[in-house]
Amino acid sequence: MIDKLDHIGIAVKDLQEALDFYENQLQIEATGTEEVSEQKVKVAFLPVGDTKLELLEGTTEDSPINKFIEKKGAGVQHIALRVDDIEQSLEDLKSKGVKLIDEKPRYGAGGAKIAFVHPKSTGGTLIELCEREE
Ligand SMILES: C[C@@H](C(=O)O)C(=O)SCCNC(=O)CCNC(=O)[C@H](O)C(C)(C)COP(=O)(O)OP(=O)(O)OC[C@H]1O[C@@H](n2cnc3c(N)ncnc32)[C@H](O)[C@@H]1OP(=O)(O)O
Ligand SMILES: [Co+2]
Repeated sequence: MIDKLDHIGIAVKDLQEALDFYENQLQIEATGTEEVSEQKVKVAFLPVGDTKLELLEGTTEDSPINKFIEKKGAGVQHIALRVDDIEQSLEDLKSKGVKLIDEKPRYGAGGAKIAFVHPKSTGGTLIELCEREE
């Protein structure tokens, strides 16, 4: 069901400022930025080996990213696990009584299909399931 760690989602206050650190100081190159309006975020992906960092800036006050930063401060907000059939994964988890935030896949950056599992069901980590062709 789980293929790999697709990305680590990092909540930042200012995407440009964060990119300055990751690109210029750490020297990891971003592949581009995208606004995902349904999630109220602007994101940049930075490939690292076989996975990626996803820097996320909230685009509205009620964005999950800004709410997270308010409560917990900037930093790792979610991990994303790659699955090969997201509908089947969601059905499987639901049948096991796992609390899903999204019962149906939504649009994710780069055209992925994504859905979130509630941190209350995972022991405290927000988990994104993610299906993409690559
Ligand atoms: C673009 C896309 C992509 O990759 O393609 C993305 O990644 S978009 C990434 C941004 N989008 C998302 O995150 C969408 C999914 N997230 C959500 O629906 C929300 O953020 C929730 C996870 C449901 C949290 O909602 P809300 O902020 O209203 O929280 P709440 O006050 O009800 O909090 C419920 C409990 O969860 C905890 N909690 C909240 N956010 C958390 C997080 N990121 N990781 C771990 N725990 C978290 C709170 O501290 C609280 O715990 P206590 O009760 O113990 O105090
Ligand atoms: Co993500």
